[in-house]
Amino acid sequence: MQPSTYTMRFGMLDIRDLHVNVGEKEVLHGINLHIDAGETHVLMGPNGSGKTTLLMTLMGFSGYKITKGEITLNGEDVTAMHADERAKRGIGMLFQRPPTISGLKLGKLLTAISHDKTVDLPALADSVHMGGFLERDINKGFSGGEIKRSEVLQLMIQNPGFVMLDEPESGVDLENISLIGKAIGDLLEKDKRMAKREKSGLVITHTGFILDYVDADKGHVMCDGMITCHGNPREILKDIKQRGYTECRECRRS
Ligand SMILES: Nc1ncnc2c1ncn2[C@@H]1O[C@H](COP(=O)(O)OP(=O)(O)OP(=O)(O)O)[C@@H](O)[C@H]1O
Repeated sequence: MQPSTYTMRFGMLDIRDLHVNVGEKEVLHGINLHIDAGETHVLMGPNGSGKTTLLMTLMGFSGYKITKGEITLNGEDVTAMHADERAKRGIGMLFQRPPTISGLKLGKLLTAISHDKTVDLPALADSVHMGGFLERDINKGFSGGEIKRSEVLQLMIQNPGFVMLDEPESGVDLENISLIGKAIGDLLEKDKRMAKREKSGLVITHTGFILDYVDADKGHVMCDGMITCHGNPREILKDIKQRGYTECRECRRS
């Protein structure tokens, strides 16, 4: 790895007319999205609308075939890049359903992915109540909330410039939502003024709990593989709570 790849930590993302197939089926039908450096956007939408597909495609996983369109990060075209190349350029992701990895200890993985070898791993793990999990196989027997805390811990170690979070609050109790929410706010440098921030992010949420910790700049609604609505995230969430997603399909706030 070239050291220069680690200097590209700010995350300006541009998605243009992105079409994606999963297997033979086209799931995303022409997504356009611009996330400026320092911004955090949230993505809402009904089950099965394509939100996770978008994040998995942005991460560069095989199985998500881009048939049209392009993705640029900090002005660089990453459309054809593999996941590891994108990770080197600062894209990181918290998964909705990460796999169990038998035989690989959480602590070993964290050491392997850490850029900063001086980091106090046990202390960092303790900060998200994962100190007792470093010698356990990744996600093996972890509860839903423990899996999310483990995922957040992995992101804290990776310290990506563009942070993607797929339903970070799902399955997490109220006390731990606060813990995870604060850690995610730190990851996205929410304590800094926009102009000083080098992090940006895209967060999928159904409940909007995460909005209390991540001062999101914009919200989008995805329906049937298309982004149908943009606007203030809290206003969109309020509308969805009152009226469901039916009107989102017609809505053109932007
Ligand atoms: N590997 C796959 N094989 C077949 N279909 C798939 C595959 N992955 C996703 N799909 C389909 O693509 C569509 C979009 O799925 P996706 O997981 O992106 O939705 P989502 O908006 O994230 O849903 P949820 O809110 O329930 O998490 C769904 O109809 C899903 O069944």
